[in-house]
Amino acid sequence: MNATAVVRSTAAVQFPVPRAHSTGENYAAVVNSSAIECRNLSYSVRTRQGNFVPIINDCSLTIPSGQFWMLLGPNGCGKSTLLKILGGLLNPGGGYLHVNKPRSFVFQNPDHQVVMPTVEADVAFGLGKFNIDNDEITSRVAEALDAVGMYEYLKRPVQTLSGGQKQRVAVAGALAEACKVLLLDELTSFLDEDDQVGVVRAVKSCVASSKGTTALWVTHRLEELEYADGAVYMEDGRVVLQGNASTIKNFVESKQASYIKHINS
Ligand SMILES: Nc1ncnc2c1ncn2[C@@H]1O[C@H](COP(=O)(O)OP(=O)(O)OP(=O)(O)O)[C@@H](O)[C@H]1O
Repeated sequence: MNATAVVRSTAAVQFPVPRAHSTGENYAAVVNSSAIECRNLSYSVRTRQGNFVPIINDCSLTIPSGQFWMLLGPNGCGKSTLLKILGGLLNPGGGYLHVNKPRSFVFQNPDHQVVMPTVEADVAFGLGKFNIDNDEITSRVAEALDAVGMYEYLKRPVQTLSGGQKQRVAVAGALAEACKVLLLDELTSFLDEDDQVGVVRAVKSCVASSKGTTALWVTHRLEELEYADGAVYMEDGRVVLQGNASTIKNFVESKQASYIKHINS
């Protein structure tokens, strides 16, 4: 079973716009040009003792359509949880949420999502639910594999692929379904440097050559920011800064520098 396929094209989740953020025409213009928009989002988990622990708290962000953005923040700040909410895998407790559809979620571990016998079969797998003929399936699979630079691997057994190649096949599966929003959770964690660069470049090039596909990429690697159109930095379940990639890079580096200064003092 292809785990990517399980969550491809998830249903819409919409909540009322909170009054404090309904600022008339300006707000409407931002929402209309955004692929992802959330305002004052919250999400809590319930402990065994019955207490609610907030994981996402008053979280707001805007990701413009047709761009490649990255989501960063310290371990445990809520990046994966937020991504799952954006993907429709978790329901927020409150706030406003809009994500263009169809949307697809690509997971961290490539071995959990590329499991059909061949590359071609894996990318075609998620197309079974659409009412399209074989020619259309063949053409979508070829186009998606071409977009991630994997067309020459069409007939390859998936167990012969590297981790990065599997990740690119997983991304191709999402693209074949004509997804509008790609949500990518730390794809490069298990990859060596060459594979890591290959995957981030493939996603960047898919977004750049598409007609309006948007990608949000969770990462810890500051060096990946050079490929991003913009970035979001989270702490304690909320977005604390959103802007261009160099602004976020400088912000994180200055935080790291003051932390190092603090522990050396
Ligand atoms: N189902 C759950 N029950 C209890 N706590 C949870 C649950 N899901 C997430 N958490 C907690 O919420 C916080 C945020 O988790 P999340 O995985 O979203 O963080 P993250 O920023 O993606 O972390 P990392 O960078 O380490 O992957 C963590 O403290 C985590 O332990």
